[in-house]
Amino acid sequence: MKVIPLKLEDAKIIEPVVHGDHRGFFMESYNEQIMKENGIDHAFIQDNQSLSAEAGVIRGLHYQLNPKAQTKLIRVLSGAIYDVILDIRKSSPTFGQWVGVILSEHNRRQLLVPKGFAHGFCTLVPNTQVLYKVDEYYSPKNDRGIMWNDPALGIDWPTSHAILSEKDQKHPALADANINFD
Ligand SMILES: Cc1cn([C@H]2C[C@H](O)[C@@H](COP(=O)(O)OP(=O)(O)O[C@H]3O[C@H](C)C(=O)[C@H](O)[C@H]3O)O2)c(=O)[nH]c1=O
Repeated sequence: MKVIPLKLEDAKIIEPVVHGDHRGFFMESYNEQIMKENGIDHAFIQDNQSLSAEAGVIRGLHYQLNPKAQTKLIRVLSGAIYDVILDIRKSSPTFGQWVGVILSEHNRRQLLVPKGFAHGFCTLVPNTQVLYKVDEYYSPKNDRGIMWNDPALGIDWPTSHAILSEKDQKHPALADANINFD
């Protein structure tokens, strides 16, 4: 497994070992021991899966408030996404900064999203399925969002016509968001 650090501290790209042969491939998509050996030690307790039928679906930017903040380990089963994480840790030197990475069924890359980050993605192709592990249960009362197109962030979403949920059309800008991460 290869771990690639990102400019936002604690966020990482993970590249599992892929065993290809004439039939296709096999990979251990998650191995707790190998993760721990690479300094990634989270007690993931819930697996999530979403399907987006069209390209241009944007889900996010979501986070759960403390004490229900989630670490997320994101991967793409089919299709491709432009995955974005935003640092919302108030004391972080990279507060308000974001990075975008492409995760796809072809690059098989995974993204580790630490607590204190808002997370979202834009699908790049139809019928994209995203799987992710979280280390805290879903908590509707702590579920929050930041507007995907906050002008202060300038996220370069790869779509000219975002397909959004009702909820994702109504989030506040970062400057107005309820954040309780130090
Ligand atoms: C997140 C979640 C949702 N739900 C229910 C709540 C709604 O009835 C339905 C759809 O939820 P939502 O519209 O929040 O789903 P997404 O827009 O895909 O949001 C997710 O995608 C972005 C990119 C994230 O990073 C978040 O983890 C997560 O919020 O599933 C559950 O039952 N359990 C859950 O853990």
